[in-house]
Amino acid sequence: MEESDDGQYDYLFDDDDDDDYDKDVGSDSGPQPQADHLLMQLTDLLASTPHPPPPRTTPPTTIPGFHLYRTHLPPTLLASYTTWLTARYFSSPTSNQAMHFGPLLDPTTPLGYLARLCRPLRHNPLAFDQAIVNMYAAGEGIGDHVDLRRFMDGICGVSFGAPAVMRLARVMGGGGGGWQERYAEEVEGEDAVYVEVRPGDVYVLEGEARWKWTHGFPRQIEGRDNVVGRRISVTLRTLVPDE
Ligand SMILES: O=C(O)CCC(=O)C(=O)O
Ligand SMILES: [Fe+2]
Repeated sequence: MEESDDGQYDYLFDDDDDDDYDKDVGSDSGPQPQADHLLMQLTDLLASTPHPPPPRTTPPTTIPGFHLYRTHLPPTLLASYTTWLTARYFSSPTSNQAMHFGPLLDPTTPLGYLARLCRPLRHNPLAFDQAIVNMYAAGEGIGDHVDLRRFMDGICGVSFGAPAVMRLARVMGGGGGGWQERYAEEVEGEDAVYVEVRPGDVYVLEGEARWKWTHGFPRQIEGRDNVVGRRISVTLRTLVPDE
């Protein structure tokens, strides 16, 4: 582990128990000098950008507990975030996933700002203390899954870069608790809901949407690549405390 630029622990994790992801996880290359410079630029921008008030209404969806907030990240921050995330986490061609552990309480840091933005959007009142940063190259995706039980209810995802279609599908045959495993059973298309997620959008998974529906970004939809350029997501979660 290494001390990260915002005083928390960041590291890239290996893929031993994560082979359900359909992308490789690279090794840590450490913070980059260019990333430090970009961080200063982004931090200045964050300081001069007021926090948007939480939206009063959420777009209607058919899935209880799934909410999508369009352009919830101020559009003026998008480019700087995308550049900084790329330089900070994905400077090595082998890395496409990074994890952060530690309370995200400081809104003057990039991840803390996102946490501040997302916190009012979920019912869980606790602070986010885990973030995963995923990078998808064109043609990549992430298979249908339900996030691990070690993450509490109320998961928020912020998107950068290329837009992509998220697929949510009701977990079938959940009787034995299998629906809580990372790989939920595949379900047939007619039960799936497809939602386009664009840069700056925030989605929230809680309640039924978090536990009883899978989510993923298919590699292809109707024979065409779903992600057509680089997409980066920051997923914010709260760990269940150790017993
Ligand atoms: O890229 C995304 O928005 C989804 C990431 C995700 O589902 C995960 O890391 O568990
Ligand atoms: Fe997930």
